[in-house]
Amino acid sequence: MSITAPELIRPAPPGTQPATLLLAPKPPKIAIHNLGFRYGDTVALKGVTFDLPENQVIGLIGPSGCGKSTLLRVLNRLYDMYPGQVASGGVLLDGADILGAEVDLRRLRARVGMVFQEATTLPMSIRGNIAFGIRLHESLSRVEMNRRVERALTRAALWSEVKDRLSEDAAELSGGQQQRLCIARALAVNPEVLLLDEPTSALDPHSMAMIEQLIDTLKQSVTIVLVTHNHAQAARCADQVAFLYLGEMVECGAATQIFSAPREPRTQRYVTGRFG
Ligand SMILES: Nc1ncnc2c1ncn2[C@@H]1O[C@H](COP(=O)(O)OP(=O)(O)OP(=O)(O)O)[C@@H](O)[C@H]1O
Repeated sequence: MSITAPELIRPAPPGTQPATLLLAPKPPKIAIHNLGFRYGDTVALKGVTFDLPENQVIGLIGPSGCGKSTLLRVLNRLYDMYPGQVASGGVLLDGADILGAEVDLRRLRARVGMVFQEATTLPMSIRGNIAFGIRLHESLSRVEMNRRVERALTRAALWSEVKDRLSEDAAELSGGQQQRLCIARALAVNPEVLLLDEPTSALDPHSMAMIEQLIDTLKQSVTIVLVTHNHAQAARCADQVAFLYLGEMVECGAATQIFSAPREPRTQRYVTGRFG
């Protein structure tokens, strides 16, 4: 028998505080309901519905072209910059709609940061790369800026490697360091959600391991959505996994369940490598 909300509430004795919630279910960080997306006439997502719990890593998996990157681009309205790209349905961030016309996109993109497959460092110093993102949102004194830069690089596990070379060109860094710099740039504006689109697919195994470790640490403070083609990575990093196929959400659940006991035959065929 399922427990309904009122059964979780213990009535308060007369003359005391109101009812105590014994086991209030935590609301999701992001709730997606019946999401559709079109690139002009091309339908990329249809009827996608699922919840993204707070402070977890949600892995998005599925064959090429199934809509994983599109779903990420909806979560921070990146598509909004391109005419003819249209989302429908509902996406709630902390219960508030993010698809509405009145949403402050600059603020949304600070709350929902994004890191891409290829490290997108800017042609400027290491420090400048972090400061650039912050200046888009805030005006800080030099001391405050230095503090923020250090904190962002520390959170991205890069500070100890670059603290003596902050004025050097970011292009001098290795590929793995550049990707961590991009993560630091996103973290510098204190996002609540971090979207990672195949962040390690261009990296060597050592750099990949560092970023996976970083993901594990960061989820204590940020909700992470990770697109990956690497099933082993999804199994290692993700708490929840969502399997998309031809723009539809086929199945989502705990990573252990999706990889060991998928309910849907299509998920089973995909995770066992029979298509993809
Ligand atoms: N700019 C675009 N214009 C038109 N169609 C697009 C555009 N970008 C993506 N699509 C189409 O939308 C669908 C979903 O693409 P998307 O990139 O989201 O898939 P994906 O699962 O991330 O793929 P991959 O794993 O190869 O990166 C595909 O059919 C793709 O061809």
